[in-house]
Amino acid sequence: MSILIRNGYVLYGENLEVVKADVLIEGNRIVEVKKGINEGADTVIDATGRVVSPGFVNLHTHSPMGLLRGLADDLPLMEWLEKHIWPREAKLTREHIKVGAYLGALEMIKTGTTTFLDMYFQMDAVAEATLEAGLRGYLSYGMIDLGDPERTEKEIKEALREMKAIEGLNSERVHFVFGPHAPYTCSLALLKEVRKLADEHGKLITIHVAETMAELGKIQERYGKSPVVLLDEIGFFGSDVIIAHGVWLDSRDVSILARNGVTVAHNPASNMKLASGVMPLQRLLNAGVNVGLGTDGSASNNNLDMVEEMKLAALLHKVHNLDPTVADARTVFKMATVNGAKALRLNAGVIKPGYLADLVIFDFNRPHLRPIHDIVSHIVYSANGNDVETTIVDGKVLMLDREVLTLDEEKILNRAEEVARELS
Ligand SMILES: CSC[C@H]1O[C@@H](n2cnc3c(O)ncnc32)[C@H](O)[C@@H]1O
Ligand SMILES: [Zn+2]
Repeated sequence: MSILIRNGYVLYGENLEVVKADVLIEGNRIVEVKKGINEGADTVIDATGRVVSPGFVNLHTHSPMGLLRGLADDLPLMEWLEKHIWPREAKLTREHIKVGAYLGALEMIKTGTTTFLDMYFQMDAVAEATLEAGLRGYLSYGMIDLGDPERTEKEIKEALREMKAIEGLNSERVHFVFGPHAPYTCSLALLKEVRKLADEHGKLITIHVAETMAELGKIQERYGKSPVVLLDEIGFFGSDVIIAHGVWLDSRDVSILARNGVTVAHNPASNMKLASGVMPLQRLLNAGVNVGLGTDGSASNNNLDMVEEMKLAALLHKVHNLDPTVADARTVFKMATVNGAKALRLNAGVIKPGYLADLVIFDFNRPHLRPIHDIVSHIVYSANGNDVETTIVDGKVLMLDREVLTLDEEKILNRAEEVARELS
C-alpha cells in the first residue's frame, strides 16, 4: 500500500524546516519527500493549503479516564484520587474500560495523536481497542500494592498476565510497559521486582514521580529522602524509564535523572488543574534531560488534545520564569513529537525518509491560522486539535478529511454515555 500526500507545507526533518513538497509513503515508512513526485500511489491526498506535520506522541495518559471526565474537578491530587476517582475506578469492569479506551482512541485520532503511553487497568482490552483504532499504544498496567506483600504478588501476576496477552496480539503497534503507579503507592519490594522484570523482558517502565509537595513529604517521612534519590538508590533508573510529572525536583534530583538518561513526561494542564506545581523545565533541559509531553488522564485535564497541551506548556513556563523567550514554539513542538518517540525508542516523530509514517495534516484554511508567517508558531499558539483533518499511523489513514475511518464514532459516544449512567 502507498500513499502520496501532494503539495502541502511539510515540517521536514529534526529542525522542522518548512518545505512545499509531496510526501510518499510505502508500507509503514516515509520513503520520499520532494517537489513533484511523479509516482502513482494507491491513495492520493491533496494537501494544498494544508500542513503536513509529525503526529503527536502523548507520553503520559490514562486513556480510558474519559469516562470520568467532569465527575470531580477543582480538587488537589490526593483528595481527588482517594475520594472521587479510586472509588469509581473500583467499579469499572473490563467492558467499561474497553469503552473508555475506544473513547480515548477516538479523541486522540481526531486531535492528531498517533502514539500514546498509557497506564491503567485491563490493558489487554485497551490493546484490542488500540489495534482496532489503528493507533500505536505503549500500555502499562498500573500497579499499586500499598506495602501489602499479598498485593505485591497479585499485582506482579496481573502485570505478567497482561504482558503475555498483549504480546499474544503479535503487533508492532501495541507494546507492554511496566507501570508501578508511584513511590507512595508501591513498596520497595514491588519497585525492585519491576526493575528486574523489565530487564528480563526488555520492557520500558513508566511511573508517576515527584508530582506534588504532599508526595515529597510522604516519601521524606517514610524513607528520609526524595522520591528520585530513593529510586536511584534501589537501582530503579535507566534510559528505559519515563517518569510522569517530575514537578518537585531539586538540583540533585535533576542531575540523577540526567546521569541515568531518564525521560520526564511533562503534563502542564494536569499540574495546573490539580495545582500540583510547575515542573523545572528549564533546569531539566539545561541538564540534558529528555522531556516529552503528556496530557495525563481526561479527568484531570480535561481532554487528550496534545495541540492544546503544547500551548499550555509554552505559556506556563514563560509566565513562571517571567521570561517570554523560554519554552519557545519549536522546543515544545519537539517535546510533543520527537522527544516522546525517542523515549519510546520509536523511529517516529520526524518527517524524513526512513521514519515511520505517523503523520497528520492540519487544515490551515481557517481564519485563526491565517496569514501564514510561521507554521510552527501557528500550530503551537493558534491551533487546537480540531484543526487536524487527516491522521495517518503506520502508513494507514485513520482519519481522512475529519472522517474517522477505523471506528464507529456514534456507537462509541452512545456506549460512553451508557457506561457513565451505569457508574453513577
Ligand atoms: C493504577 S492505574 C493509574 C492510576 O493513576 C491514577 N491517576 C490519574 N491521574 C493521576 C495523577 O496525576 N497522579 C497520580 N495518579 C493518577 C488513575 O486514576 C489510576 O488509578
Ligand atoms: Zn497520571
